[in-house]
Amino acid sequence: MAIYYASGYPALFSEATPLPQTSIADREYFRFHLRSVDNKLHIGNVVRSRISGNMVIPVSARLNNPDGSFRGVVMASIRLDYFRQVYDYYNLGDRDLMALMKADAKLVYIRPYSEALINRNISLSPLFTQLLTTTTSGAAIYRAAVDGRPRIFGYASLKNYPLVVTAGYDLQAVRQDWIADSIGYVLLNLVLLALLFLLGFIVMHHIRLNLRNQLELTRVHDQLTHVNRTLQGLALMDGLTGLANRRQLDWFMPRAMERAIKLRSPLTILLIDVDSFKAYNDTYGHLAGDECLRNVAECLKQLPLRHDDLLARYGGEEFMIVLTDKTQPEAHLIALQAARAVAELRMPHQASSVAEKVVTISIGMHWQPRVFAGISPMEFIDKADEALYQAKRRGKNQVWMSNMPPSQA
Ligand SMILES: Nc1nc2c(ncn2[C@@H]2O[C@H](COP(=O)(O)OP(=O)(O)OP(=O)(O)O)[C@@H](O)[C@H]2O)c(=O)[nH]1
Repeated sequence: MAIYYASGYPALFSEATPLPQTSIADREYFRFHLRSVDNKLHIGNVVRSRISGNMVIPVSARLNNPDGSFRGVVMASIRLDYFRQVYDYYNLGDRDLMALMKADAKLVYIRPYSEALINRNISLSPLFTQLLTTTTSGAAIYRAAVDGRPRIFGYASLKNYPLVVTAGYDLQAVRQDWIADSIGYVLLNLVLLALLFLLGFIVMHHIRLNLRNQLELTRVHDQLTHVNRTLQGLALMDGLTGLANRRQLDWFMPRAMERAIKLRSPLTILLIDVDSFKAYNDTYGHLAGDECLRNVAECLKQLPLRHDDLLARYGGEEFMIVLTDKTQPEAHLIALQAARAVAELRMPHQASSVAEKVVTISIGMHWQPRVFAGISPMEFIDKADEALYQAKRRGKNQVWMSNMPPSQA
């Protein structure tokens, strides 16, 4: 600490004895106090002490005579090394930066230390052109005025002294640190994501497999159902004519009778026999006989039957038609149509007892206006058989009804 006269020569000096005989009249802080009547503390530009040779920050105040005229300066110098010790305490990276500045934008101290930068005016830095014009402290990213590198700065302007402090982390280093820190998490996330994909893939694969198996099962089931139906159909179908066979007829008759009982509707049986068929076989051969039976069957298929009626091959050269819910005339008409249709096929039959010498059929018809419980299918069929016998006996190629009055015979 020292006190200087108005001439710039020391009047009192705290350290050195004898008193140095060097003037400080040329120093910036001395000239400041000479000019300014204000006796507030002044922080001057950093200077190299002429006594110790150290870089120091002069903190000074004006001394006045009683009349207010300039009497001299009292000055305390703070060694710059002091800041170096304080600033070194902080753990900073190579490209990070700390600085102490005067409010007039002159650098007092900077870390990393460079003597060339001390007292450098950085008033063009965004810190002074923008930030400190609106706030006294904060954080911002900007390029440092001393080296142009972008940094994340924290800054504050001191309340009681015309000083500003800043600390800036190098943006690139911050990013690199962030990336280095994050890369572990990113890798972990990627591994988790891959695991998730793998699990998803396995689950999807199993779902697909299940679906395929189910589709295959459904397909096999459909095929089996189809085969089953075909087998059922074959079991219930006559192989020569494609008509319902005797088994189907046996299954159908009781149900047709039950239905007739329930609905109180009539039931009709037409028992059909190809005339002189033994003679046909004998004349034209058994194969031709088969063909003849197929033709008769095709012809009978053309009759106007309903879906709840049944046309079946009863056995050998005999066929049967079960008609449900028909009046006697309706049933009789169908029987007559059948006989006429077969005769009109005009299949030659030289050995026939019928005058036209063509294949004909005889039909025994039994019409039951009401079916009662307790009547068996065979009783119905027997009645139709008796009527057929009558048709044969009376010359064949005709229809005979079981209850036909003898007068019509
Ligand atoms: N080709 C062939 N003949 C059959 C078949 N089933 C039965 N027959 C023959 O049909 C003939 C039936 O003759 P019969 O019962 O004597 O009666 P029919 O000669 O028709 O004489 P009527 O009934 O009195 O007209 C027999 O010779 C059987 O061999 C068959 O599937 N195919």
